[in-house]
Amino acid sequence: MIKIGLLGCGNVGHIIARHAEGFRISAVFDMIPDRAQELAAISHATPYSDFDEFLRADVDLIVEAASVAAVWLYGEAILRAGKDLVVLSGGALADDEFKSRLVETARAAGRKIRVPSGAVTGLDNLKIGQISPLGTLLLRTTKSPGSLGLQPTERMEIFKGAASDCIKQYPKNINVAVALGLAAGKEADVELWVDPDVERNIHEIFAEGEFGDIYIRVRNVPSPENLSTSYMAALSILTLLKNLDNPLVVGT
Ligand SMILES: NC(=O)C1=CN([C@@H]2O[C@H](COP(=O)(O)OP(=O)(O)OC[C@H]3O[C@@H](n4cnc5c(N)ncnc54)[C@H](OP(=O)(O)O)[C@@H]3O)[C@@H](O)[C@H]2O)C=CC1
Ligand SMILES: O=C([O-])CC(=O)C(=O)O
Repeated sequence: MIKIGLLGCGNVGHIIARHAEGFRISAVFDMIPDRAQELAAISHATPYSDFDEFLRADVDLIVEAASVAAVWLYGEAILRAGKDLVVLSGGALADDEFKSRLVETARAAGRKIRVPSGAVTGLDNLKIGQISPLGTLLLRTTKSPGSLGLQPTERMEIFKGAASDCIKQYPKNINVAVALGLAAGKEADVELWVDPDVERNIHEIFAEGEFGDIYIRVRNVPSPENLSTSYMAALSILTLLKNLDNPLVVGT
């Protein structure tokens, strides 16, 4: 059975622990030691408060469900330690120089970096953009005031521009935009809206190219412990882990 280390013991970490089937959580790490202790108790894992010790744990793969900053801080060390890496805070890869370094580190170590679909669908076939470049790739995200920590009285656009700029301002809310760009081989344009009349995290994807055009709308239920994070993001990691050693691979 695949043994995983969890980097980040918050909302997603807990959902993963509650649904751990087909893999075992052996080690957990969080910058708040009490959180690591608590999740370790639930998942029968070893809690670590020292990152270097966490790295030496006997695991095949580390799942990051922490923050963009955590990927910057620990990503390369994880790969150098011979572990595969699942990156949920894919916004860290918006920095081209960091992304190249991380990919080269993975190549040199013979490891993989996996970016799950997270809170959107469609990453699979948006990869056709790597063969036949897309003309348009736009993500329009609408979130509730609670998930963005704002108190508007009406629907408002709070950001319009490139994904790499949006993630700098909203690192906990727009990782999906960077993931879309990584899949499609083209940076996504982003519109971020806050709307007092919505409760869900709504992601609308518009893409156009030689193939035709796409419109996808995902109306995500927020996770109860963290309104910014859609429940689908945790399910997406669980699905990735469930299929890691499945010989049948479905989807591009
Ligand atoms: N790609 C996608 O589609 C999506 C990505 N995400 C991203 O996934 C990540 C996890 O989400 P979620 O579980 O809801 O977030 P939570 O804030 O609930 O949990 C993250 C946990 O990781 C801890 N943490 C943060 N930075 C570090 C660090 N440098 N070292 C160790 N621990 C750290 C946090 O501590 P503290 O609270 O003190 O910061 C917290 O305990 C977030 O970055 C989120 O933005 C979420 C949804 C969708
Ligand atoms: O969960 C979501 O809807 C999207 C999100 O927070 C992110 O991409 O960071």
